[in-house]
Amino acid sequence: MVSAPRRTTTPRTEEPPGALEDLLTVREFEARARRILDPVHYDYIAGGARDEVTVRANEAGFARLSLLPRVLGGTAERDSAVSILGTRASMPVLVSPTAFHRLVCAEGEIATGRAAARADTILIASMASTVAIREVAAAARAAATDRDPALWFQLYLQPDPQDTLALVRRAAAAGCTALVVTVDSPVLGVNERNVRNRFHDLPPGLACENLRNLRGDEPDTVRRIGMSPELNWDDVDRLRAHTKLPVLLKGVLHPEDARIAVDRGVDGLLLSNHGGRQLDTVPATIELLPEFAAVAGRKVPVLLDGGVRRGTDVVKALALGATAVGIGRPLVWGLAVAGEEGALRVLELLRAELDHTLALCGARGVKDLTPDLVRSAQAGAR
Ligand SMILES: Cc1cc2nc3c(=O)[nH]c(=O)nc-3n(C[C@H](O)[C@H](O)[C@H](O)COP(=O)(O)O)c2cc1C
Ligand SMILES: CC(C)CC(=O)C(=O)O
Repeated sequence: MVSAPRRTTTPRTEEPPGALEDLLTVREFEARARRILDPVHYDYIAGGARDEVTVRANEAGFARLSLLPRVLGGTAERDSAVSILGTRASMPVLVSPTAFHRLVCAEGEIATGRAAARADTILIASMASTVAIREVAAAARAAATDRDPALWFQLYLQPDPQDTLALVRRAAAAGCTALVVTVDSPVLGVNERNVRNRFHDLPPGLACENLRNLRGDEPDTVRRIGMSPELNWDDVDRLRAHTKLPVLLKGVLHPEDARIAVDRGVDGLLLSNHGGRQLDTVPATIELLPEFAAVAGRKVPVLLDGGVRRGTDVVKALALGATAVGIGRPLVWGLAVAGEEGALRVLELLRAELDHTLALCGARGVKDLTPDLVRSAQAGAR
């Protein structure tokens, strides 16, 4: 996914999407997307590393936890808004960075930017977007007429630090208010579905637009995304010294690394196993959350992604110490089914489920969610 464009499969003809209101759950969106998408692209999105043990573990990890509600302490109005490092979101469900949205819908990240802005939540735009960040930001601004859209930028530190700084300048100029540095990819994970499907490159016409003419001193070129196995903590320090934006790390899994990150002054952590797409057989993120929250949670915001498919998942993660959760694949399924409206519908389904779960838990808002509301059920229960 990081080399020059080469021909790939042709998209399937879209089947009539049917009324969006008929799709009641994230899983129904996935099923619909699977029918619509080119199977090669579906596999790229749905798949994970190697045996996909961690892909399955993420969802199963939530299912193994039970909720233990409180009664008779509720209220008719529930407050789900959160503020993270100075960025406000109307709900604690953010859009995690996912690459290549134009693979699944013509407008690509323009649609994503508008949907996140209309849902009034944070979009963490991927460095590997098929639309440049300034255009995503402009679309989000136009959609969020009464406020600044909440836009963060995800990046992989590039082998040449000058490339990284050029990306940071682009993100800051576009109005991004935080940087999310993905640190779980010293090398790319291997999705064996992609290998079998010979899906190695973007189709002609699509490119990582944030890497176009990055240094401004070359003829029209799109750089390749570089993964850097030699990166270390000093590289993160150097990035922080070059920007006033808060820096979060995405993909720290070991609690000791979380402690180091906090000690070195990182502003926040996104507990993520990349949706099971990097090292296979790492634990579900929800399993790691209590330990993570104990190490870092009182000092910096801890976000979590991986396997969030229901409002109950959001409540479990917040009760166990997350400030917010991110969704990866669900947003892409929404885009695939119906572009901006589909992505918005996925976000609004999760908002409604979250609010309903808060009510059933007797919580007046996300601030009422505490670890005593979550119990470990029998392993394997669903
Ligand atoms: C199709 C796809 C592309 C992704 N691209 C990126 C990316 O460009 N940068 C990144 O840090 N993470 C990327 N991720 C990982 C997501 O940010 C997120 O960690 C993961 O999808 C969360 O799990 P979920 O899909 O179960 O919600 C990608 C995930 C998917 C499914
Ligand atoms: C390597 C990126 C281009 C995309 C990514 O992170 C992913 O597909 O999981």
